Amino acid sequence: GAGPGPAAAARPLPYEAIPRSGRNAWLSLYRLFQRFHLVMQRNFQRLGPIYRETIGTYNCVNVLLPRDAAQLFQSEGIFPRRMGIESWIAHRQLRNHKCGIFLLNGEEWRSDRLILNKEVISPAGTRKFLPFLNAVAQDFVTLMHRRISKNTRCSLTIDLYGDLFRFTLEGSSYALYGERLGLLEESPNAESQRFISAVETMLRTTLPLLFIPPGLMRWVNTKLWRDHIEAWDTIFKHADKCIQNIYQEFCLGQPRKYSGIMAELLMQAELPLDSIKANITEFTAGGVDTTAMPLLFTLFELARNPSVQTAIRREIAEAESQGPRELSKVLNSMPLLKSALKETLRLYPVGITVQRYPTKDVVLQNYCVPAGTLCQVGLYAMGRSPEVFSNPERYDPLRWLSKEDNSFKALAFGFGARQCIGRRLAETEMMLFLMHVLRNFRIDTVSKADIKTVFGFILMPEKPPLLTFRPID
Ligand code: HEC
Ligand SMILES: C[C@@H](NS(C)(=O)=O)c1cncc(N2C(=O)c3ccc(Cl)cc3C2(C)C)c1
Repeated sequence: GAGPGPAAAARPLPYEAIPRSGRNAWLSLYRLFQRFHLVMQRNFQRLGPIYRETIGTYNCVNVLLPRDAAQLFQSEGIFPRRMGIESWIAHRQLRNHKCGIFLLNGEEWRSDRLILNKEVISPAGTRKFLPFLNAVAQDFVTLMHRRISKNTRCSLTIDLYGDLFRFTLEGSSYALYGERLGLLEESPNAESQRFISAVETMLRTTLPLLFIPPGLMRWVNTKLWRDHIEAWDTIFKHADKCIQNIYQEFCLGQPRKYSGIMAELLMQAELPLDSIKANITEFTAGGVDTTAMPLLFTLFELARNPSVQTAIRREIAEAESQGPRELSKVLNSMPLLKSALKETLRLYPVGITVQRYPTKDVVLQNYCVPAGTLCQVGLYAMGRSPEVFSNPERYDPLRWLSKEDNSFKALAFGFGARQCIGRRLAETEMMLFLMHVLRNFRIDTVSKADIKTVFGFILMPEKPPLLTFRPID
């Protein structure tokens, strides 16, 4: 008769069989501070492409291979969900503010998100705010020239940290409110400077509060909680002032031409004012550090990879030589520059994981993961895994332009309907900044050694690198 039947398909193993990181719940909590991305990377090296852990009160499954990320996203349902941030929600309740889409879930999230998509992430919306970001990028170059002309040597070596925050806040505020804050002038105004440090304080105090239940947090460390709330109040006060300015003008008569995302949302009147305020506040605060960090890392990598820097400068010159065209076309004709940003986000992913709660049981690495289990894709570990990227330590933008299958490898902005809504704003802002800066300056760095990174709710350098700008005549 016929030989033995087909080998029984390997039945998925039970959840309990998933290798377990030996850290006890509270020790893993402690490790969360600052080294979270490195702890995950080492766990994957020790335990393999899937492992589970208990962080504080959460059970969580971690994966790093693209095909497991794809499998996870396939089961996210129409209301994808991430872990909430209790301390942020606690602040909104304390001050009776509505939540923006980052903190909403289910139907509430979806209805706000679909309305916001049209102005914030759609190609049509992007084309409208693109010229605003271009003006700010050009002003940054003017600021650098002015600084260089002030000193005798024909170059400038500085820590760009503060300037990059001012650039991204100036850019996102102009796109959001249609107003210039004047942060790239000689004396940036103090109120905006206070807002920038409030965002930094809020992000820094978010990390320790991430897993302490809100009820406990008020007592466990009042200074931490008070600083957190104070920073939030400063953020909301700043955003409210900007919104009031627009709202007054708007009531006096509808502006004839495009004047930013906020004005468009007011005009459409599809979102109630308090929802517009909640989301615009999230975008204002969420548009500063998230975009400034990848710019700093890109400049550093281009400084220590001069041949890549030269190739990109040639591509920019080539794109410009095709005569005056619509800016979006110019940006689309610089694939190497766009790949450099992907390469930066591979090595330095601002959000170091993407989280989902699968709505149905999912099989990951042949293990059965029950619906509702918190799952994370370790972006930092994936970006540096030799199983996913050849020579992962090499900064090589060309890897993204090869015929290789890169699907589910560029996840720095997340995935699907719940991906980063600021993606186009951030990508456009960074592309325009780098186009203008690289066309005007050669970038060099004092030390070529790797930058150590710390996780402070966003991934950032332990010490900002010193960069040298030399004008190109
Ligand atoms: C103008 C605002 C803004 C900017 C700029 C921004 N983000 Fe976001 N991002 C958001 C918001 C809002 C969400 C939550 C979206 C949601 O839940 O619908 C988000 C979510 C994300 C997520 C989670 C996506 C998912 O699938 O769960 C990632 C990852 C992310 N952002 C990465 C980035 C990176 C990388 C940058 C810059 C290089 C960036 N963001 C810049 C506003 C922004
Ligand atoms: C770093 C990464 N973390 S993530 C979303 O991947 O887990 C991230 C990506 N895009 C945006 C953010 N935001 C901020 O920084 C921020 C600050 C203040 C407020 Cl009110 C809202 C935000 C958001 C969530 C928009 C954060």
